[in-house]
Amino acid sequence: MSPDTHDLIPVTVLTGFLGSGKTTLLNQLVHQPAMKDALVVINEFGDIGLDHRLVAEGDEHSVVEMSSGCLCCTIRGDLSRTVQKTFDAIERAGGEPFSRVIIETTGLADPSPILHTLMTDYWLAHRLYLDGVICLVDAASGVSTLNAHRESQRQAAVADRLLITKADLVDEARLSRLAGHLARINPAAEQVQVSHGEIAAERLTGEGLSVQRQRADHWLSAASYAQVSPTVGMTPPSAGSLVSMLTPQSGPVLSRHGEQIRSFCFTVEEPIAPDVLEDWLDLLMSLLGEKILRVKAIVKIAGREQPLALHGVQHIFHPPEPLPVEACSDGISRFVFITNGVAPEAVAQLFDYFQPGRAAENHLSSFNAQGVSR
Ligand SMILES: Nc1nc2c(ncn2[C@@H]2O[C@H](COP(=O)(O)OP(=O)(O)OP(=O)(O)O)[C@@H](O)[C@H]2O)c(=O)[nH]1
Repeated sequence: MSPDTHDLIPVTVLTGFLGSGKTTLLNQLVHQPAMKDALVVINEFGDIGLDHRLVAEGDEHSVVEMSSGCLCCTIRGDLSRTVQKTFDAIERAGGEPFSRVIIETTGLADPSPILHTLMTDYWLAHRLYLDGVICLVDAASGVSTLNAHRESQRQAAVADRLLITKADLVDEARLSRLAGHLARINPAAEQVQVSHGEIAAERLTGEGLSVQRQRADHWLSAASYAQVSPTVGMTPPSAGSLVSMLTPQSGPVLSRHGEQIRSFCFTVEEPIAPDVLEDWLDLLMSLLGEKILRVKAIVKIAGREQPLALHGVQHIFHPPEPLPVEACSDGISRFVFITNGVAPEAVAQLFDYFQPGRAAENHLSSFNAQGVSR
């Protein structure tokens, strides 16, 4: 049985490229009442962990540092052990239990593996839930950093909120260029300007589904994305054309490193049979999981009154959460995909394969014969 998210502790992942202002922000945050009893995990990449000296010590919170490697690469198991050890130590000392966890990534981290760890590590997944990903972007260097570094794009793409720092250093034209660039990468995330890390903690929390159950449409923000629907009724593509759709080659080229962030909302008007949903997502994730940075969905299942919320990172999904009926009052299922180079048509065509009447087996076997491994 998966735990009820109401019993879990919210975790915020704070990310942003090198020098974007993460430590400056944390320094402000840790003294705010809303951060009372928060555990802050910082991860300084390099031999000498300096960041903890820059985060001010407060009375009511703990700051632990992990400096043996980059959280997203080598020390994912350490994240679990570090949090576990700190929780145990507080309990043994009879201290107030932590009410919130903030994990600061290194500037060079791709946050997806960290989200993945939060969802798949047994200990973490049974105590914490992802409240949100906050990404800081430096207004002065943001556009060039986004163009040059895939990690920076990924940080912005999976964020629930984007904080624009150092706006004091640039003019309006530069700010609006950055805003447009970020909106193409992540159309749903609200962009908020922050000066020298000053922002109320409440503006960075409460993004998670469990807080937003009554406002699940806000959590999904489906309307911000380009809409894609199933292609049922059209001629199914040949195996060759599917292969080309799954190979990044079209769409916005945003990085010199071949990263093509594409986000879109796939909508299905009819309630979806549970086995179709499961088979489609299984296939999608086994073929494209690496390229799917984040998926959020509110799904109307055939024969079920309550819609389900889905939340996935790469090929891993959280257990579906039932939502109030009003969360999907029009009965339309909406899946938001944030991907690296996945053509929306590929998602729609794969869905079609599982519609009654499609010769799924034939298409899939010829598709696999093209050399795409599952
Ligand atoms: N002008 C200006 N400088 C800022 C602002 N926010 C942060 N800075 C400065 O930017 C520099 C980098 O900030 P940090 O908070 O160390 O950035 P970081 O993201 O923790 O950096 P890394 O640990 O290297 O990833 C510092 O000198 C800050 O004082 C701002 O809004 N305006």
